Amino acid sequence: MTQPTSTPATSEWYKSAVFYELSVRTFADGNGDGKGDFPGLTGKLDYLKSLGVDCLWLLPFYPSPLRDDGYDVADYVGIHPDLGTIDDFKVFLREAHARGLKVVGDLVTNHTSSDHAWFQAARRGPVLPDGTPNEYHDYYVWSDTGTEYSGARIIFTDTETSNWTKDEQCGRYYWHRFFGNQPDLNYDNPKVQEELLTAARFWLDMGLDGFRVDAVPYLIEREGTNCENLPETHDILKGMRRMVDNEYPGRLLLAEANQWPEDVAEYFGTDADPEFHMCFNFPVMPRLYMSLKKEDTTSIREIMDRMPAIPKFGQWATFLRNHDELTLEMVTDDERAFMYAAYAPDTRMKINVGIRRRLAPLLDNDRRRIELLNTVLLALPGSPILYYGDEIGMGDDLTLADRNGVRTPMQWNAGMSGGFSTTTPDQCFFPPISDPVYGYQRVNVNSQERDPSSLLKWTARQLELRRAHPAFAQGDLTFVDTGNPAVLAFIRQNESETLLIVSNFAGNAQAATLELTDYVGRTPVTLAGASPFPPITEGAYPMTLGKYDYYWMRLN
Ligand SMILES: OC[C@H]1O[C@H](O[C@H]2O[C@H](CO)[C@@H](O)[C@H](O)[C@H]2O)[C@H](O)[C@@H](O)[C@@H]1O
Ligand SMILES: [Ca+2]
Repeated sequence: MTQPTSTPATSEWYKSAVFYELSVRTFADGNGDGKGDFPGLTGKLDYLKSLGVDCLWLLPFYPSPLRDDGYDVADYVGIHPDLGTIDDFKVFLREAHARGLKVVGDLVTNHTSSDHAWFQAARRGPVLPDGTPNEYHDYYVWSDTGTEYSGARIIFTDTETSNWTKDEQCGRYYWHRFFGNQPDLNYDNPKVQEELLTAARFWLDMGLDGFRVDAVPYLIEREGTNCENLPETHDILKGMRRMVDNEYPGRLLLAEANQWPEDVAEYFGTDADPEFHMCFNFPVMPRLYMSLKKEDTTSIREIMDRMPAIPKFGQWATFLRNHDELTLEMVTDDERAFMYAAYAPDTRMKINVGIRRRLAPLLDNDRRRIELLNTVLLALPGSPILYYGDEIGMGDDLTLADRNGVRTPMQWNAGMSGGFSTTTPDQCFFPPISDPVYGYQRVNVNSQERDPSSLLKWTARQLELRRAHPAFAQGDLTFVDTGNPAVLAFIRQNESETLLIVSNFAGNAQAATLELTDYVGRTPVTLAGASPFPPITEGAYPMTLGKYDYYWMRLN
């Protein structure tokens, strides 16, 4: 699976990159203490390179009490001691760069852990015992009544009943959009804005290639609004982009804004006044799964048609799964009910507004469906983000709390603890999965590297094909009528090639008639295998597809 050096040496490298999301804590344990670490991850860089990904997105690796798997940051400018040292991080980054891999971190802007020194200082109240003002109090959002901003929804609906919690030491209420132990920072305070820029500079100075910026819609609160996507929030984020462009050109900012198309597109800003280089396409993700169960792809086309145009520098980030629940915030109530019925038959699978399962179990471990959704992911506009372990079809563990069931150790081989650690499974940070279907004894990198027909090898081949055809990364998108809602077809076209992607979302064979009159005289040729199909003539172009079948073709 040897690949050429991947990312182009341009400031817009992210437009053609394939991303790989991983947690250092659960990827590879270098010192046998049961916790993944930077030395362990460094030892796996050749694997990631050979898979054919271009950029690693690391989940938060900072000091943290881990009440939200590291999204509760206790210190923005350190490494969690379990994961190694700053020097270990520098070695990792150097080795990643030596292999042509970019690395982005996770900047948790909206809140800190309640353990953070700023919050511990803030709790002392607005005025210190000696009568001087406490500048840290104003780092957070406080109230004497806890009644303000009632228009803001609760995000962690399973655990939180209010966005306010009373701090007994301070005697006042503090604002939090997520867990009660994650007080929101006060972005109306310019010092807070500057502190986060200082934290970002710390890592960018070390050579980090950018950040996925967490939970960006919630930075500012205003009475009478839902406290999401406010203009003042955009102003702050544009300031962050200006800092990056001025001081670290070529580094990436990727927005996690789980919002409807019109609202998420605002996070790109404009060519004249840019905000984020990339934004996650949250709306399309659940519709890929929905289309599969409904055997009807109408919703994919509708939502893609609804995505606003984005600035020239912009690129969407597409994904099938990540470290959170499969979020169902960006669907209608009816669609959400359908998704729960279709994909969460066991109530333990539901969490907050979503489903806490991995890709393979969601798709009944059906290789055809796993391939189908991956091919659509790789072919839709945007840079795809793979979630660690999904390339080998890892399962999940519903007995673990919160979203931890989809964060179990990477399964490297059939040996002790799946090769994640030299220690026993019970000593690992989370126990490796060991059930008969998804357990490491059966599902692991080592066995799949030896099997030419494995999901891992298939994924590497698809990434190679995608890389060989730049229209996937940057071509225009045009949907093609197929006369059959189960069959999705679209064209990706740039100045040098025209690609035709056809996918059957139904569990049995389907016939389709493609409207390809703009391409009369051209011959579709499969990208894998170079098999020519009949030339396109006037009139409908007939095609038949087996169940969950797909074609990636070039129009010659
Ligand atoms: O830091 C708090 C959380 O921030 C991200 O949350 C996102 O995930 C939520 C679902 O788990 C989603 O509903 C919300 O819209 C997002 O902002 C982060 O990815 C989480 O892991 C984290 O707990
Ligand atoms: Ca370790």
